Amino acid sequence: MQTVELTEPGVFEHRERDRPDPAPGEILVRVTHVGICGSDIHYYEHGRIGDYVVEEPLILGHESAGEVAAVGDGVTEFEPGDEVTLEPGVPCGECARCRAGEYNLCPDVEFMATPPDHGAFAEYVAWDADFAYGLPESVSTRAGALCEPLSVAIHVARRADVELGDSVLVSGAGPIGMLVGEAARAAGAGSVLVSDVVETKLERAAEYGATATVNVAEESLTDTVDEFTDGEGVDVVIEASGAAQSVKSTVDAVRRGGTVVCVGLAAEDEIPIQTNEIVDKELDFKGSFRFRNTYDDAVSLLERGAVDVERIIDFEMPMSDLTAAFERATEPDVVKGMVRVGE
Ligand SMILES: NC(=O)c1ccc[n+]([C@@H]2O[C@H](COP(=O)([O-])OP(=O)(O)OC[C@H]3O[C@@H](n4cnc5c(N)ncnc54)[C@H](O)[C@@H]3O)[C@@H](O)[C@H]2O)c1
Ligand SMILES: C[C@@H](O)[C@H](N)C(=O)O
Repeated sequence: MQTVELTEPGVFEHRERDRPDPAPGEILVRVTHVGICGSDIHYYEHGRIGDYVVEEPLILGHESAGEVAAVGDGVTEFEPGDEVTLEPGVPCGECARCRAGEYNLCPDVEFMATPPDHGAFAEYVAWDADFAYGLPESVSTRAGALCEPLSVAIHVARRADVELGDSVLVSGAGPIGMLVGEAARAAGAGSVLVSDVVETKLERAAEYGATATVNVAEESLTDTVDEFTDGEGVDVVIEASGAAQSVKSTVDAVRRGGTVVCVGLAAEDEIPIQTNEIVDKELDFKGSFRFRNTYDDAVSLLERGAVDVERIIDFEMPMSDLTAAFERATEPDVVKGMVRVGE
């Protein structure tokens, strides 16, 4: 089968590998669509993310969907021809965090496209059937692939305990921020204010349903939030940019007794923050890491039309042009690039 592998920063090589056989409990999936994630771009540009270093050729891509081509022994819930989306992390199932149900925090998780684990820019992937989810006819594999970033957003909305009528500030209008806005609205948020530093991203966020937007490179976030909430502060802040200035400003933007959830990953290891304000305002200040138990809900949101992931996709290109697709995905206006695998 054809694969595309990152051999060094900025270099993809098209290679032939043996098609995998599904082991007992696995399905073999003919991959049709893979979204390009910011972490794929980071590995492509830098060959590493923190301690995860690409030392051997690595197949990137973890936002994937396709068609079941074969099933391994013991798999009864799928049959060839079924369309599925793949949850990219398979946890150990045995550690304390897995036993507690927090499997997204498993230290031994095998996560697609995270060295040394390969991802989905390949014609076929053999994957644990327990981490595959059937797509109904009304949900395409192109949309189904984006159950992954939608899952990140659903988990954030849950961590934030978004309640009916809440005012929510989402910092960052990349794919994660866009989908967080959608997940917050689906959870009942009354208003969603979106901040960014790129005007075209804010225009996209407004088209996508943001109640209001603020360009924090040009306007004061505090003034905008005050105006938006009559000086109270928002109920929930979701930090989805990873920008240090944005992380710091969360504490000012949220109301007393409100909730801040950071999903963005900063370039810095440490960011000074007003800890006394966190205490004085009695904030719930949390992180959100990947997702757990979100895929069924992601598929359901797409099936019901409660979330439209198509609107964040800027382009679709074939896997045979993966370098061009990655170069295009780095353009500042682009929110999400999609790769078509196979015919
Ligand atoms: N915690 C997790 O599980 C998880 C999962 C996926 C992504 N992430 C992280 O979430 C963040 C968002 O992911 P993405 O793919 O949408 O990234 P992205 O880079 O596409 O989007 C970030 C957006 O933030 C904007 N931005 C920059 N400075 C800003 C500022 N000061 N205020 C407001 N917005 C600002 C950028 O213009 C951009 O539109 C990244 O840091 C990513 O690493 C975390
Ligand atoms: C969760 C996933 O989208 C993220 N890029 C990660 O590797 O953790």
